[in-house]
Amino acid sequence: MDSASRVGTSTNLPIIDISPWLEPSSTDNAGRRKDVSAALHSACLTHGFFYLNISSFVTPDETDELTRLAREFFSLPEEEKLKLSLSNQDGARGYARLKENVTNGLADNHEGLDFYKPVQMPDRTKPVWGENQWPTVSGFQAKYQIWIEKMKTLGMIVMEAMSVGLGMSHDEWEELKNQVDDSFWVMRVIGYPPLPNDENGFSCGAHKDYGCLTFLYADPTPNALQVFIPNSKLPISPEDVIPPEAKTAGGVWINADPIPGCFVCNIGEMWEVWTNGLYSATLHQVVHRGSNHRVSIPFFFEPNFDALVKPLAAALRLQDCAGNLTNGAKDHSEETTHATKYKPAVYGDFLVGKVGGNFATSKGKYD
Ligand SMILES: O=C(O)CCC(=O)C(=O)O
Ligand SMILES: [Fe+2]
Repeated sequence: MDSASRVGTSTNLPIIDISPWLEPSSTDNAGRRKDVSAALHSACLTHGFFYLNISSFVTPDETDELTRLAREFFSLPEEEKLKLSLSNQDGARGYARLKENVTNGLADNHEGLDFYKPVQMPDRTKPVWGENQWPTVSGFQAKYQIWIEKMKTLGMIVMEAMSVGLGMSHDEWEELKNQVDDSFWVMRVIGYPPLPNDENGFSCGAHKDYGCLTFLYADPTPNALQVFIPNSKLPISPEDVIPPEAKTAGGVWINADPIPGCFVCNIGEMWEVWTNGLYSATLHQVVHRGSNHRVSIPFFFEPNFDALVKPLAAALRLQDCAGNLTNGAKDHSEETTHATKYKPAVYGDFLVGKVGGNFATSKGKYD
């Protein structure tokens, strides 16, 4: 057994069943909805990573079919796949061959097909403003388009549930909703060949996701996706369950193995801005040394392209409240206002700054 497989999974990452938020709102599920929101809040305060039980929304048949279509595409001859090369378009939409994607200056040992929200007036000379390139594999486009619509629906639902967890009023949610209701989503269909044992690289190097919410469906391959847990956030002494090999400076890498009926879900850097650092986007990486060709399909539910993302009043209230408790404030006159640490960012500008660095000719997205 290798070091990673001995590291616990569910010990550290909670499983949150979103089903009360998928049902119509009623007096019957109000309490269960609140519990889900509280669980999302707590998970985002700690690791920013959790399992989302979506078994009442997504069937295994659907994800099996997406995986089958992805495998059919990846098994095509290289020259067929390269007909969809990113370079035909805006450098972001299309097929990236093995090691074309770069993280932290190192080539990632994966191939992938990237899709973004379609735009009104495509212009492939503008970053992320080109057109999606769909494979001709029969049924691929139709099935994935249905999936995209489902993931957009789920994104809005989870965002609303999170707004309650953060203590936002209905009006505050309406305002936040306006920033995500035309999500500039991204979907990646990724193929991971085994990383050779003697190769000191990564299947996907350590990074934080840059947007809002990531819904990851991955095939059942274990010991591939790893999440970084800093020592300060470990609920237990690292010596108890974590083998020494899994430790690295400041924390440990734990496996986030697939759980049937669940997505691995994590928050991106825009949630750090919205919460003024109360929630953190967490580093993760993929090291796939198994013998199979792994397929994963992350869907990135992002803010609208022109959304101005800035710290939310609800997050500042929570921070003020925590500050006052720490300072022993006794009455309103002693309240302090928490300084906003994060500068407002227009999501589209932030995104364009990031994607420019993802591919082999440039520096790498987290350099
Ligand atoms: O394939 C995975 O498990 C994760 C991929 C990922 O983190 C990403 O594409 O941002
Ligand atoms: Fe990621």
